Amino acid sequence: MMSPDEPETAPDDALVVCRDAALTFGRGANAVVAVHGAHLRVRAGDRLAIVGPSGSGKSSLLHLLAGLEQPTSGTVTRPALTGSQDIGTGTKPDDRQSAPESDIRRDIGLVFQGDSLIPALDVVENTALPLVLAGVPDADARRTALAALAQVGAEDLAERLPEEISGGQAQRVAAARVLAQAPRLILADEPTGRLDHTTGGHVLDALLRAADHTGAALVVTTHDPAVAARLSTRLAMRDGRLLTAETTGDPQDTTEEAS
Ligand SMILES: Nc1ncnc2c1ncn2[C@@H]1O[C@H](COP(=O)(O)OP(=O)(O)OP(=O)(O)O)[C@@H](O)[C@H]1O
Repeated sequence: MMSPDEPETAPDDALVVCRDAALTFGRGANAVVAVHGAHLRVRAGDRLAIVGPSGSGKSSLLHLLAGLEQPTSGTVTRPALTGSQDIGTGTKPDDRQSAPESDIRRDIGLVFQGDSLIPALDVVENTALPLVLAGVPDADARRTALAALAQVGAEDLAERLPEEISGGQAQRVAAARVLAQAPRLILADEPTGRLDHTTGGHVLDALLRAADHTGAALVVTTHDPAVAARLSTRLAMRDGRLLTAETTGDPQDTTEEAS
């Protein structure tokens, strides 16, 4: 396990590294520390579940990993992703830097809670969107999207609008979108949260397949132990604190030692 302060002699192969990364919302008496100094290292091939009760900070940590939030203190870096840079070394919110733009858009696939599909686009257009935004020609993006929808058993939904499909089908489409995108890092926030056991299992299957297919890392937040059990490494979160990893299968070096 490498200390964050150790000099690195070889190029860092980690996709995301959190070093003492904290996230506080609000100020003064209203401040809520959603994440306390988290140390975490995610590498290609990792299968990581972040498990904890509601309000423990799982989504906030995932937002830090995604670059959707910048750390209030500490750093989040992406050494092995395209266009990586230190994106958060500020000590107060005003010092936060803006997230990197399109360079990492293709490298990180997001599956978030709630309605993540764009209402005006049909299912295949939604599925193809990350590819189109990354500059892939429309016809190629559509072909890839249709193949991804077929992999999650949703090809018959291709021409429907999001309002014409169920919540479970929408989560399957969100998984297909990640399959099509083939990112190097997949971040999924409660991807099975609103689904029955069977449909949730299908969505998780699709995410695991997407990650296996490309060798991507997969990080899933969940409060469901059955979902967590399908990932090889489990990290518990309690009151904003990331606790030690529990690992099955091959040992993985996931948590960084505190400095
Ligand atoms: N935008 C925000 N503004 C203020 N406080 C927030 C904000 N987002 C989250 N919080 C607070 O930060 C803490 C952690 O929230 P977070 O959503 O990360 O937890 P969670 O474990 O993902 O919960 P859930 O399982 O219910 O989604 C909570 O106390 C929450 O109220």
